[in-house]
Amino acid sequence: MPSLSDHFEFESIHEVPESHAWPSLDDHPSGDATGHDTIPLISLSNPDNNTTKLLLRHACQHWGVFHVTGHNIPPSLLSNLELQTRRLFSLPTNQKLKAARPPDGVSGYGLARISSFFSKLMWYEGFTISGPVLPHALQLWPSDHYLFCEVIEEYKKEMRKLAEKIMQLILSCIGIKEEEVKWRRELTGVLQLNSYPACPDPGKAMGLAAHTDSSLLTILHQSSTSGLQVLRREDRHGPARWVTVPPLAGALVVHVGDLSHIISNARFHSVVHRAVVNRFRHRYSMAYICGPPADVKVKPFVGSPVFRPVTWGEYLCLKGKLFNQALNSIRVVQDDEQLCLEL
Ligand SMILES: C=C1C[C@]23C[C@@]1(O)CC[C@H]2[C@@]12CCC[C@@](C)(C(=O)O1)[C@H]2[C@@H]3C(=O)O
Ligand SMILES: O=C(O)CCC(=O)C(=O)O
Ligand SMILES: [Fe+2]
Repeated sequence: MPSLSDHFEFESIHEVPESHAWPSLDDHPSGDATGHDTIPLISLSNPDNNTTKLLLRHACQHWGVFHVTGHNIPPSLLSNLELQTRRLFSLPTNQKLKAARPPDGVSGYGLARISSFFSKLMWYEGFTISGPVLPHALQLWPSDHYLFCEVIEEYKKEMRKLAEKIMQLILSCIGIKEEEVKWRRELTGVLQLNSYPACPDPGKAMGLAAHTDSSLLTILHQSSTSGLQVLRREDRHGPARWVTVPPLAGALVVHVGDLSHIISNARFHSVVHRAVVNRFRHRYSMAYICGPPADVKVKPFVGSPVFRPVTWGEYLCLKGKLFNQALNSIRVVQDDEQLCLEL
């Protein structure tokens, strides 16, 4: 189980230590992000257009990830967010540790939450902001926190609006009527800032290990260094493979999360993804992890339910205990039975 003493100044290390050396990153081959493996790109400038919905449905069914453009997030807000993220992670470790995430808490600075499921540590530092940002900012910069707070609060506000818009579209693609989802305008979100320092031996180290997000959807902005990879399941174009999601200027990345997998009754798939590291460049990403209000039990809205209802909090607890078996643990109908139901 990793502890706070597992934090170190990555910049001062010239060789990947045993604690961070992963046996293999090649559990699946790497595919080219071209041709059939080009990440879907969806423009939101015309959300009511039928083509937009068809493209979105295809992306959610076959990929679980897509790029969005026409999102109306000002480029200056994205660059300010990136600037503040860099500023945070470039603080000395002992200062960042003043805002460390408590062992049973959600918010603060720390290792990846999924670290406890792996024997090796990741080439990674994270900062989770759930709820107001001010208490964190005061711990980090007792007298110079204003700009950080302003940028984070503005970004969260914009992300919530965008998440609502994308979620409406996703619901309509599943065939769910707006009024069936009473909580659709009350989405909540957690902002996750991720930092992946340059690494002397990127083939040995893992940025963020393969996982799915526990969200309805996650909206991600990545700095200009690539590193995000999604796992494409085996299909007629080849075996399962890691496909890099390239940073596209002006575009944001959207991941379908486990809760959308549940509400779509497994018609849409939460995407398995990971982050790899770069020899020369420090990479950052900023993820808005969006879910329903705390008291809502999320359940399948279409077909004969294959999952039992669950709140986001309950699901996060299961994820914390069972990791990639969490979705299976709330299945009430197994895969082969589901196939019979659909035939
Ligand atoms: C709401 C949450 C989702 C998350 C766990 C958390 O409580 C806050 C951090 C989130 C994050 C971000 C990095 C990847 C991830 C798997 C992790 O370890 O922490 C996700 C969690 C998740 O989506 O399950
Ligand atoms: O850094 C990335 O691109 C991935 C981050 C991520 O998967 C997450 O925050 O859940
Ligand atoms: Fe993720």
